[in-house]
Amino acid sequence: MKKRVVVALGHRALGTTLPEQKIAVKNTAKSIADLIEEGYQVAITHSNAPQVGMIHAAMNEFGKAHPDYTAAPMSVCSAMSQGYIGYDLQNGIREELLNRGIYRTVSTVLTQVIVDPYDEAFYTPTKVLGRYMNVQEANEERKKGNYVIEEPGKGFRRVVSAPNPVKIVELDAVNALLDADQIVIAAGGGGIPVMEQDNHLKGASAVIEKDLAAGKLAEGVNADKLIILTSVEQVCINLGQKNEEKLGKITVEQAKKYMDEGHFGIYNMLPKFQAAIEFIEDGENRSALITSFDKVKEGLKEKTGTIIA
Ligand SMILES: Nc1ncnc2c1ncn2[C@@H]1O[C@H](COP(=O)(O)OP(=O)(O)O)[C@@H](O)[C@H]1O
Ligand SMILES: NC(=O)OP(=O)(O)O
Repeated sequence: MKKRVVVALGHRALGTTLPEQKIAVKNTAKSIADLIEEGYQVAITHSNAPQVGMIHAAMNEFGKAHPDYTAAPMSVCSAMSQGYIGYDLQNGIREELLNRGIYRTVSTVLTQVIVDPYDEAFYTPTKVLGRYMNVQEANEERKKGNYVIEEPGKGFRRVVSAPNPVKIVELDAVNALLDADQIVIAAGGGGIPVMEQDNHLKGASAVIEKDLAAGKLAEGVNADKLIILTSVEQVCINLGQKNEEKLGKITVEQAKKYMDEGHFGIYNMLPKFQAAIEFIEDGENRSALITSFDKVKEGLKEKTGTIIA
């Protein structure tokens, strides 16, 4: 039976603007094609904070020029970001596979993820999105009831809540595609956050942390491995200090100890460890690899990367 992996793509694997995304995706597609050549079934998920911020601005600031303008909620912008990024990834991966003589369908599943309306995260927004604003623009956002933080010396940015992913709505569709040996892009940008109201799913004004959604997806498809492709080849302890040390293969217990000691950035590296540990502990013979997007092959051979097993 083929081994199954979930790959989470970070900012560097996608770039920010459309031209950057086109170039970055070409390289990222090579890593995905390597996994297919190695015989893995692959589900992919990805970041979206820069893109969803851009889409939100386009819809809600510049969109006002259109006579039929109505405000677009964050959940709709998340859905758009899944389509926008999925479209480029689908084609980039398809083309790379065809260049290697492999034909395989690549599909994006618009994926909703249920969140808890009472999640504490709704009281303290932390997810930073989109472009820098000046003080006037920041005040306008605040008047609309939106949260804005100041990054000293840089300007102001919109922040939204990042509730925990509870359940992936379209999981059966993702599993059906993987069972048919197809490549799936799912839960992009952490998934479209929705709240259950009887049979209705109401979009939430939030953006889910994509690493946590990647862990949920890996659990849901019963993956063997969670691969998180980020901007660093290996995670460090004592980052930026004289005794900085790169982490190679570590146990779950070691990973937990380093987390407790506060070695990992709370909005970048920590969720990757949380996702990895939850995924590994929820099953058997599972592992996680955190490395840069161009080091997948070496990481799978345990020649580089940070491996939790
Ligand atoms: N202990 C650590 N070791 C390595 N990088 C860390 C660590 N803690 C925080 N980081 C930061 O995390 C960043 C990667 O996270 P981020 O850019 O948010 O991820 P993503 O690739 O998911 O978009 C690195 O560039 C680094 O600055
Ligand atoms: N949704 C999400 O976590 O996006 P980023 O990785 O771009 O912050």
